[in-house]
Amino acid sequence: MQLTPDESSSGIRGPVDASVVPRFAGIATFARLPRLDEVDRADVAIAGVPFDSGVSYRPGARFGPAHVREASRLLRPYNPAQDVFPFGAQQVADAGDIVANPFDIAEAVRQVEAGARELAERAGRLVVIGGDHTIALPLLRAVHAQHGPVAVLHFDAHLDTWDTYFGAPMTHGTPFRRASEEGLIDLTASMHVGIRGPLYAKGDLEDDERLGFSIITSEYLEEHGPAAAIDRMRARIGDAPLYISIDIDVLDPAHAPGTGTPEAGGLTSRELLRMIRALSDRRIVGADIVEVAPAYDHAQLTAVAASHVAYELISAMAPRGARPSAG
Ligand SMILES: N=C(N)NCCCC(=O)O
Ligand SMILES: [Zn+2]
Ligand SMILES: [Zn+2]
Repeated sequence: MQLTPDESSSGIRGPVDASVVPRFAGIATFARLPRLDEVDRADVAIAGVPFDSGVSYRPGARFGPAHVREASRLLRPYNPAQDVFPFGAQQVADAGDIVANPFDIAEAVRQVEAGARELAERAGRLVVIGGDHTIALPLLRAVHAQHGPVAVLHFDAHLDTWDTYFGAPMTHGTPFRRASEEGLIDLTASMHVGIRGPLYAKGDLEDDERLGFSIITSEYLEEHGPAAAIDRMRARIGDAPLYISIDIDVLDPAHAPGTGTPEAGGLTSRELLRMIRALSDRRIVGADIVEVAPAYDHAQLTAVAASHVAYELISAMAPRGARPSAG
């Protein structure tokens, strides 16, 4: 057990101490945190969803959760960029994987929603590691059941507001259209960030706007820089309850090659981490990081990026000053 300054007084159980048990030893939970069944209750639970039956191109994101956990062994207790102990200011635990039927998408979607709802009873907030982007729909259904319509801040190269693929309504290219149709999202506060690359038709963008999204493109980021993008993001979200969905393909393939539908001209991991940090004063109710496909990864590049994105998200969720020694 890692004793950070917080834990000595709060009883929060943190990661395994890397100065006692080497990082490369033991079973990989996220950041070597305790399992959810080892703590009474968690403020934040990390759960994997090893499901990729909704992909339109290269498969393999079903192996994402294990790959990200493996790459998260090097994360340390203190985050200087946010001046917070993410695992000390709040109880964070690894809830393991939500089981989803790989042969039946509708059944898998029901299972993911049920699993997320069940975890919501034992954890304040959920950070999910996918899996393909299909799972954002059941996760938003579960979040909506608790919070009503939420602002969705969606980092992705792709809109994922398309209608159907081969007649299938629930795929990794369609979760946000379904979510909008079902009234799960706040149509005045939702946004895509990092959109780029070829579309099917010009009308894709009109549909997307009608479905309630505004867009910060990758080109906008290049031209105006992250500070301007952050201002727009924060203005759009306001104080709405915020769900953050991060498709790792928002990063340039140079930063995240291990994904199924890569697009050139993307964000750097530095830009993405900075934008997440800018949300630490918002009411983040849940998050997912999806589309990590280890078969196309090299040297854990994509998984390291994803594990740091999760770390930054968990840091952004940590209460500031709520506990006397919270860093
Ligand atoms: N990677 C995600 N989530 N979506 C990509 C959909 C790309 C397509 O086949 O049109
Ligand atoms: Zn994508
Ligand atoms: Zn996506």
